[in-house]
Amino acid sequence: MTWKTLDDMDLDGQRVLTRVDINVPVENGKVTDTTRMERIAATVQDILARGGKPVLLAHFGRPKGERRDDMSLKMLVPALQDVLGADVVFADDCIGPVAQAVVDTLEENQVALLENTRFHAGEEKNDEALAAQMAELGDIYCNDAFSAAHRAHASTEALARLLPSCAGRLMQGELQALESALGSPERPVLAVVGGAKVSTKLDLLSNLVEKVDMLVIGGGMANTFLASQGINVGKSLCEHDMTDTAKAIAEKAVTTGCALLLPRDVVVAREFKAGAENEIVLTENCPSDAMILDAGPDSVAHIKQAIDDAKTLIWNGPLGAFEIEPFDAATNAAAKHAAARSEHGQLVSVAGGGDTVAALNKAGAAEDFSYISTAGGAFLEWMEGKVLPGVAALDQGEKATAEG
Ligand SMILES: Nc1ncnc2c1ncn2[C@@H]1O[C@H](COP(=O)(O)OP(=O)(O)O)[C@@H](O)[C@H]1O
Ligand SMILES: O=C(OP(=O)(O)O)[C@H](O)COP(=O)(O)O
Repeated sequence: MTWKTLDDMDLDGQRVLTRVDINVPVENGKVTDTTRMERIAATVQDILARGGKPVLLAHFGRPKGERRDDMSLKMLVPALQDVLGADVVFADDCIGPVAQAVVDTLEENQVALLENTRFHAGEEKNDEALAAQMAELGDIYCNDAFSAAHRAHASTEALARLLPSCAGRLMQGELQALESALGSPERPVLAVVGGAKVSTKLDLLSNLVEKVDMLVIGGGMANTFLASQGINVGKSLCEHDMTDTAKAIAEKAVTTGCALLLPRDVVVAREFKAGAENEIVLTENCPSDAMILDAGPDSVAHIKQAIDDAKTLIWNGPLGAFEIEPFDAATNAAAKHAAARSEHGQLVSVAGGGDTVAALNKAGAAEDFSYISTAGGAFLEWMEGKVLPGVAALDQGEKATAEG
């Protein structure tokens, strides 16, 4: 760990400007999933316990510089108070006199929540002047928004360069988990990559074949790999214009010594709906009028074997159309198997991505995974080998090393 953390900071009496990601699902003005709020609680409680004043900065949605009532952070206050167990005082702006007044009058065990940073156009432009106005509200900057760290915005990047800065507890945990999965992992490392398309995960696949020992490709994207081998995938989701790319990735895997595992058998159906009539066929026998919607039992056995052989697992993307039963079977079986091995200390398992986490929760497997990231886009970019601007801008710790 090379970034300063809260442990490196004297928080007593300090205003700690804390960037969090509470971009949570909301329906009819009510928060329906508080996971991201729960995951920032350790940071807020640590700041309070050490005599600091937490001043939270956050975005919600994509208002593109416009003030919008349906994207005001005010609606998050009741849920945030419940989760944090502290009084949350809301400021109607994230800069200027309104914010200043709230911060100046903050009492012991109170948390300030400033209005959506994206109501200012300068936020997404990483505007230094906007960041300077934010900086007036704090003595220390703490970034606990790993899931927004792939954005170079005023509150995630420029601001970090204006104040003494450190990573919050969630940011620290996310970076440690990713480091143990891909930075210096226990080998063999297995990556499971599924989801809809090859085109959205090209950089990911390309980086993973260089870094991991085994790569399971599942979901819709496996169809593109099968098609690249000349296999007829019928009416399946398949990017026929990406078959050369899939072939190139498979060839790269051979040169890097990464074992590529594609489905051997698949579950096919003629309709994409719950309980649709379906059958299990060998991949090369997909009927021309059918769609591949899940991996078959032989493929699952193969994936379980790979999980048994691995010491570390990185997972992004479901293995089938998991939202619709029975096409969640392969994802459920593999997830439960990985969870059991993790629970028994035989595997370090790290997963991220919105649909992935939903699938692992649905399988009842998420709790036993070693680490579930709160991030989608940022998790992918980190796994693609990209530098996250929100992380890079933080102050380096004393023990910083050249390898970062
Ligand atoms: N064989 C398949 N055919 C069609 N869609 C699929 C198939 N396998 C997986 N999917 C779809 O892929 C989507 C998830 O992919 P993705 O968004 O890449 O995952 P994540 O959000 O975890 O990164 C799900 O909606 C799932 O239904
Ligand atoms: O929810 C988020 O992204 P994610 O769903 O990719 O994890 C973050 O809050 C970033 O939001 P953005 O993609 O509007 O910059």
